[in-house]
Amino acid sequence: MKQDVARILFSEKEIEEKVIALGNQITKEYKGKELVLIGVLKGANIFMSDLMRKIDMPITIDFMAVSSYGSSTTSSGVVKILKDLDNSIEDKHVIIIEDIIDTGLTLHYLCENLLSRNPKSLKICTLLDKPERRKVELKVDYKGYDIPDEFIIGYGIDYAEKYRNLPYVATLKRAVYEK
Ligand SMILES: O=P(O)(O)OC[C@H]1O[C@H](OP(=O)(O)OP(=O)(O)O)[C@H](O)[C@@H]1O
Ligand code: HPA
Ligand SMILES: [Mg+2]
Repeated sequence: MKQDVARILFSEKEIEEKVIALGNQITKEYKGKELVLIGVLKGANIFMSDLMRKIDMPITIDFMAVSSYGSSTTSSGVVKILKDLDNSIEDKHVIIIEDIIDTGLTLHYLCENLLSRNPKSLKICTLLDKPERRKVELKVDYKGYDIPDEFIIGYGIDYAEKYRNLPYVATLKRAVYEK
């Protein structure tokens, strides 16, 4: 697994500090409100579970599973819902938790979909953002890092379903996806 890593972008320690800062910010802004975090599976799984433990107030969580990449390194643009929410978000404050925003197509679709369910508010939180790659406009409310246009793996993020369990965020060697 490690031999396929080109470069480590963010270490475990750096990510932990960033997650603490985001958790503090969310706690401050939502204290006293009814907040639901929606994790976008599978990529956001690790970020979500770390972040929720840094939010110091009562919250509820739910998950959606969507897929647009399959086993390719480019988005198909077609977003498929593989698992929907368990509970209603009507009149709740909602933050969507993502691991990475690339073209923005996944979140564009999800925001439209979730807004039609009448939440009290809807915001976006992502650990990583590749702004250069955006195909649709998105307002990102909470962000860990902007990153260059390179293929990312680790900390929940996969290439062909592998590398999600690397504890850091890294770039993938070109040779791996060009072979
Ligand atoms: O901004 P976009 O170009 O839409 O790309 C971002 C999305 O792609 C990845 O998910 P993917 O569809 O690969 O599924 P996964 O989370 O199960 O890995 C990632 O987790 C985001 O959800
Ligand atoms: O850089 C990436 N790596 C893995 N999955 C992704 N989905 C969008 N961008 C990426
Ligand atoms: Mg993926």
